[in-house]
Amino acid sequence: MSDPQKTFPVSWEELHRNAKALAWRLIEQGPFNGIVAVTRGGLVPAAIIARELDVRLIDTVCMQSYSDDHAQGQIKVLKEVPGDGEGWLIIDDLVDTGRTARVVRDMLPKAHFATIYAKPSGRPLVDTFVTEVSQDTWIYFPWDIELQFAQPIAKQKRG
Ligand SMILES: O=P(O)(O)OC[C@H]1O[C@H](OP(=O)(O)OP(=O)(O)O)[C@H](O)[C@@H]1O
Ligand SMILES: O=c1[nH]c(=O)c2nc[nH]c2[nH]1
Ligand SMILES: [Mg+2]
Repeated sequence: MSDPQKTFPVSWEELHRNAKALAWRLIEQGPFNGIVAVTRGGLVPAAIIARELDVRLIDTVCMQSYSDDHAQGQIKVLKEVPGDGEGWLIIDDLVDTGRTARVVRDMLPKAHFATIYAKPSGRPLVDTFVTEVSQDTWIYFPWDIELQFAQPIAKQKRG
């Protein structure tokens, strides 16, 4: 992505609440044999959803695409899951362009794909999600941020 215009920082509490909201939607779609977490972003949401849906069987597909500067490089698949995904639930934190979701869906075409957040380009690839944010927004997850001093708005405006 070129530099995102807006930021959307998410706290641990907010993430927990949204992951539980996703679990409420998913309980209607199950039961699932197990959960496939898309690393690394899907790991924490998958843990919360596994607890809520009482799922004990967890696997991972291990993917890498974005560097630290919000740029997406080539998607690398570091670990796959065998089979067609029938009866399985795939969890990722978000869909942005949808490129990661496309790779995972092609790998496990019969699985149910769910994320907490969705941006418009990726939204058609997700079966269930909770919150949509605009394409020019960068979501900051709680594991990527820390509490720190913020300039008063008036000072920020003065530059
Ligand atoms: O829809 P896309 O444009 O493909 O972007 C979404 C993917 O990007 C992020 O993962 P990333 O590859 O950055 O790795 P991470 O999960 O380890 O943070 C995020 O967790 C999604 O998996
Ligand atoms: O932390 C993240 N926030 C995002 O908005 C995003 N889009 C792709 N990959 C992402 N990672
Ligand atoms: Mg990811």
